[in-house]
Amino acid sequence: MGLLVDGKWVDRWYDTKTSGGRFVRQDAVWRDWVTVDGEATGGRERGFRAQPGRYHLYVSLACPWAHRTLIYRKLKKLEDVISVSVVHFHMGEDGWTFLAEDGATGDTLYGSGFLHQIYTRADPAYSGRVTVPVLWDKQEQTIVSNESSEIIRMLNTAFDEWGDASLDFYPEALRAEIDAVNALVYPAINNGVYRAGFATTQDAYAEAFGDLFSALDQIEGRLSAQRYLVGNALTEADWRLFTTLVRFDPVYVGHFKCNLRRIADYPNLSNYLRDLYQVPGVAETVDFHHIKSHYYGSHKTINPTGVVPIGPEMHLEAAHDRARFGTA
Ligand SMILES: N[C@@H](CCC(=O)N[C@@H](CS)C(=O)NCC(=O)O)C(=O)O
Repeated sequence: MGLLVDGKWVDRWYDTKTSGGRFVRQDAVWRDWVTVDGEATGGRERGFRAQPGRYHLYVSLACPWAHRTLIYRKLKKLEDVISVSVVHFHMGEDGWTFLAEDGATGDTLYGSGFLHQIYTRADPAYSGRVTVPVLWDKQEQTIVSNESSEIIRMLNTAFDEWGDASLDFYPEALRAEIDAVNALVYPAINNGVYRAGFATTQDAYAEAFGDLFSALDQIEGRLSAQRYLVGNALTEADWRLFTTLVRFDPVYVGHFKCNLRRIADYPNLSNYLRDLYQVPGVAETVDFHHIKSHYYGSHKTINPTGVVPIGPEMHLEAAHDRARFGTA
């Protein structure tokens, strides 16, 4: 694990000394947008036009943020439109690598050894973390975005000429409510499990733990009255929560010490998790081998032996009770 400093790779773990033991996630740096007409948007200067075959995703199957983009690529039927490279699940002193074994594809564009070489290809003097997902422009040979929440908004609409335009996970009428749910789920749950797991003081851990389970309790209540997070419409808010929920019992309960309750102990959340998992195409994006091997094997400060637990049984194909609410 490390980062680039002026284009040079430095092996360094997260620094929690200046934040009272708290893990503070850095904002993504590349924040441009692919749009239908190629016009710049979001206050940015550079625009990128949606075109089939032009863009590439660098992902890890272990990573919940990258997983969001794979779900969108699958459900929006963009597999022939946007190509993908999968990094190896082990993130060691070189960061993410392109070791092409065990379900990892290698760098199918340039044959690089390390993901940090993709970052320096875009900017030889880049300083910052080297994260997945990366949305890469093969034409301009640069990174468009390394922020998953924005990449999924692009995949939701910009490529509709070649994908499934009938699916909209961020419809105009529901945006305010989706944003409000995200504002609860992101800090307390998506990032909350990391805040608990990477905390280096008891207080920082307890703070994250409290926020996490209070948010899960709220979501459990919400899901007792409706099928999805925003009424009975399946939206972006659900996919953003899903990638954390599916990792919760196999990884976050043990590895990140998020062990007040398992998702399996929440009647609504556990049925909801199965409901989302069973949406056609989604199960193919979930790889428990990469997920468990990555976390337990890569975070040596948390799990020095790198031994990966064998369980738990997940039963995500089992029947769920969510159809009683119908769909919007
Ligand atoms: N804000 C980013 C976060 C991405 C992220 O942190 N990815 C993790 C993997 S789960 C990563 O690559 N971490 C490497 C590092 O922090 O050095 C997003 O949502 O796209």
